[in-house]
This record gives sequence, C-alpha cells and structure tokens, in this order.
Amino acid sequence: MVSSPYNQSMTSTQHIAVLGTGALGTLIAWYCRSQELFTINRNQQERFSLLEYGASEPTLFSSTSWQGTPVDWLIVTTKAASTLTALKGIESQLSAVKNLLLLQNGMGQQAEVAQWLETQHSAPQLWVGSSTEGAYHAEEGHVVHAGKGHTVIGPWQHECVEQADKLPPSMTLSPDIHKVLNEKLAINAIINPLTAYYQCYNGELLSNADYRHHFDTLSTEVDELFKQLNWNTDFSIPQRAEQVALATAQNRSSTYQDVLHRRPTELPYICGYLLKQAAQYDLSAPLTTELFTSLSATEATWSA
Ligand SMILES: NC(=O)C1=CN([C@@H]2O[C@H](COP(=O)(O)OP(=O)(O)OC[C@H]3O[C@@H](n4cnc5c(N)ncnc54)[C@H](OP(=O)(O)O)[C@@H]3O)[C@@H](O)[C@H]2O)C=CC1
Ligand SMILES: CC(C)(CO)C(=O)C(=O)O
Repeated sequence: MVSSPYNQSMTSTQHIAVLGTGALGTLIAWYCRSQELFTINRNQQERFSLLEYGASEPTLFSSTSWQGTPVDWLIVTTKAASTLTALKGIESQLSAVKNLLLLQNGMGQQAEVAQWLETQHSAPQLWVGSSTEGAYHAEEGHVVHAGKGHTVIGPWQHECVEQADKLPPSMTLSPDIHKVLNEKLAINAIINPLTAYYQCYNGELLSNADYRHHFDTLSTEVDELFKQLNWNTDFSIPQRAEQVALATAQNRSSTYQDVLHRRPTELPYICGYLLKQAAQYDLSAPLTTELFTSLSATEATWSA
C-alpha cells in the first residue's frame, strides 16, 4: 500500500527536487515552478529558460540548489546510464527524500536503483515513470517545449491506489506502470536503433523501401519476443510502431541525436536490456543483436 503522497492536504505546497536539469529536467522543473522547487546539477544552475509550447519568447524561472532539506519528491531526469552515479552523488541526503521518481526512457536502471536502495538505511519510496513530452536544448541556450505529451508514473513495487491528488504537477497515476514502461520499450527498441543505424528521420523508416524492410523485420522480431516473454501490450507492436513513426515523422529519435553529437546512447537500456531478458530464456533476436553490436562498436570508437 502506498501511503505518503496522498496524506497531505491538496492545497499544501510540495517540495520537489529535480536531479539532472537537461531538456526533460528543465521542462519538469518548469511544471513544478509554483511549488517549492529545488534542482541538482553539476554547475549549480538555478536560473532556467524555457520556450513554452507555442510561445514566441522564452520564460525565465528559478530554483534553489538542493542541499538536503526534506522533499516530497526527488525526480531523476538524467539519461538512464547516469542514474546510479547521479544518485550516489547525493547518497548522504537521500534520507530527506520521501518519494524518488525515475523519469527516463529505457529499462534496467529502475531495477538497479531498487537493488541499491535496499542497501540504504533510510530509503525513499521508489516510483518510475514514462513521458511522451518533447523537449530539446536550442542553440540560443534555452530549452524548447517542442511537443506536448503526457507523463504517467506509478510505484515500482507497491499496489497502485486510486487517489492521486499529490503527484508532482503535470503527472498522472498509471494503474500499471510496468506495462507502460514495457510498451514504451517496444517502440524505442524498433525506432531508436534503426534511425541511429541509418541516420535518418523517424518517418524515413516508412518511406524508404530498404529501411522499411528492416523496420518490418524488427517490428515482427520485437513483437514475437514480447509474446515469448509473456509481456502483454494494449496494442499491436508493429501497428503502434508504424503509428509512432508516422506521428513523429519529422523528428530525429533521441538515439539518432545522440549519435549525431557522439554522446553515449541509451541503447544498452533499450536493446541491451531486451537482449538480456531474451538470453535468460534462451530466446534469440538476431536483428536486435546485429544493430546493437554494430552501434555499440560505433560508440566505442568515439571514446577511443
Ligand atoms: N528530452 C525529451 O523530450 C525526453 C527525454 N526523455 C528521457 O529523459 C531522460 C533525459 O533526457 P534529456 O533531458 O533529453 O537528456 P539531457 O542530456 O538533455 O539531460 C540529462 C541531464 O542529466 C544531467 N546529469 C548527468 N549525470 C548527472 C549527474 N551525475 N549529476 C547531475 N546531473 C547529471 C546532465 O548534466 P550535464 O549537462 O552536466 O551532463 C544533463 O543535464 C532520458 O532518459 C530521455 O530518454 C523522455 C521523454 C522525452
Ligand atoms: C518515440 C521516439 C522514438 C520518438 O522519437 C522516442 O521516444 C525517442 O526518440 O527516444
């Protein structure tokens, strides 16, 4: 039974800290700006600038660098691979956190954090979430809220409760967050490696005949893997992947953007995670393996 976030009055101000104020973190901080807002970042940034969805001028807002005062929510918006390192950086202050929310793409980091929290004396309640919001850093320095989406969250381990009045602003409670994360993983496991491999926009996966062939093969492979793993989705994976590629046709996927900027991708937490799950049950996913191996080799040359 989840207790803490629902016991407060609806009018009370929440104390919220955001760890990792990149594109998504800045957007989440902006949503939380009317609460008691704290941020944690490596350069002590306390002033932020966000171009609201549809606006022509960026909005400025500020936060206070978190020093360990009690917070209702600590929201982690680093990339998946940085999660544990970032949390270990504030380990001595974790006892001041009531609810810890991991809001990232990818899978695997949540279980790593859950395991690590077991070693802590006073661990917060772990929450996980998934967002369809779109935000990016503009060259001018501000963050652009480029696509309006939804952010759903749920407790990692405990049963969900109906009443959800004290979640952070802009977030809603999912009755089955694990399913939501799996569903997001399925789509990311198709669009992200292929767009990074072909260095193409999402929509080109459908419009280019060669890419389309691989798109169909990978969609079928991921769909079959999910069925073999008994991971249910509320939709047909190939159909939804096509819908998402169409709806985001003009976008570069986050993985393709990482490749363009030679930043570590989140593929270990997408394809890598899927392959680890498959290996546990002796299942194969040849195209996923091929793409992951090839893209990991490319990544390795950047740091060489
Ligand atoms: N951007 C979007 O529209 C969406 C993103 N997501 C997911 O959200 C997550 C974040 O993405 P995004 O915001 O785009 O990524 P960014 O790279 O813009 O932001 C990540 C931030 O984490 C910070 N960080 C990394 N390590 C640490 C650390 N040890 N301590 C403190 N801060 C740290 C980085 O700081 P520094 O600059 O110092 O390295 C950076 O500001 C990803 O999992 C992404 O897939 C999900 C939906 C939408
Ligand atoms: C859904 C998709 C593929 C949209 O680009 C995405 O989540 C990403 O780029 O990481």
